Amino acid sequence: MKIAVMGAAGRMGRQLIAAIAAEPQTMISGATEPIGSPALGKDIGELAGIERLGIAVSSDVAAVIAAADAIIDFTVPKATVEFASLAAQSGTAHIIGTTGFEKAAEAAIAEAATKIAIVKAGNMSLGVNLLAALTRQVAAALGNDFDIEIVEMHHRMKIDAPSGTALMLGDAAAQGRDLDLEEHSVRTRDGHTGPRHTGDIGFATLRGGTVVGDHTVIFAGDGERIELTHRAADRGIFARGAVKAALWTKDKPPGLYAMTDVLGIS
Ligand SMILES: NC(=O)C1=CN([C@@H]2O[C@H](COP(=O)(O)OP(=O)(O)OC[C@H]3O[C@@H](n4cnc5c(N)ncnc54)[C@H](O)[C@@H]3O)[C@@H](O)[C@H]2O)C=CC1
Ligand SMILES: O=C(O)C1=N[C@H](C(=O)O)C[C@H](O)C1
Repeated sequence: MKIAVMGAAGRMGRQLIAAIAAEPQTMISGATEPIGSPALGKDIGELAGIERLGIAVSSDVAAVIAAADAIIDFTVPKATVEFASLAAQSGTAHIIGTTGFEKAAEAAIAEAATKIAIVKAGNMSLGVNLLAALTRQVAAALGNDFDIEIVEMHHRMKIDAPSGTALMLGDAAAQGRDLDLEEHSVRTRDGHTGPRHTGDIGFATLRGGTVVGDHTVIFAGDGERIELTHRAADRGIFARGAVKAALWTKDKPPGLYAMTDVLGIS
């Protein structure tokens, strides 16, 4: 399968190049960075810290997308929406790891998914997708007398909050409780907040250092507490998940898929 990497010079872009190069069933057909990026024209293998691969980073997004069977995209929401529209035009599958979307962007991606297979997940690791399934089960089993709080910590360069993973876990908890996450989520607390409302799902965001990604779902009851935690130590887990997702899209009909579809977790 021919895969292109969007945002090739990013923290995830470099990991993706290495992961695709290491997978015998895939080859890299192209890689992009926006106009003005110092990575333009550089060999992608050198960029990723592996051997030269003979492919230069390009800003010709349309041509790179059209030449690929699938694109893997861990960039920024505005770029991802543009890529989804181009991928829909050329019939290229789109693997979206980008997080931090507004509602309009989500709708544009859903529209593109009526024409192509899109796999979109706030976290592409096996561990976090299992954690989400566990969160849904525990939330359903415990009921409303256990308060749910989600704590996440990431590196100092992360630009969106709460993390895509925290929102995924919040959604799983809300599903377990048969609630709408938007109606019940509390994303910030400051000042005289008053007591917690029953059924709220709270989020707390920490940023610092080089933390790859830590997430804990806390179920706090009367006199006892359950905590489910995932800690990522290596971005390779996300990159390998994304490559698996790209291979999975082969011959799949158009649709908006989750990583749980790829992994067969329900
Ligand atoms: N779903 C998952 O498993 C994971 C998701 N992420 C998400 O992936 C995204 C990227 O994360 P990082 O790699 O840490 O960020 P980063 O800032 O290191 O990389 C982003 C890259 O996208 C590039 N970019 C921006 N606009 C572009 C455009 N128009 N065309 C092509 N490239 C463009 C930037 O130049 C940069 O190289 C974030 O939203 C992050 O939350 C990160 C890790 C795992
Ligand atoms: O920006 C990151 O680094 C990460 N982003 C994803 C998120 O928003 O959850 C996944 C992972 O936690 C790393």
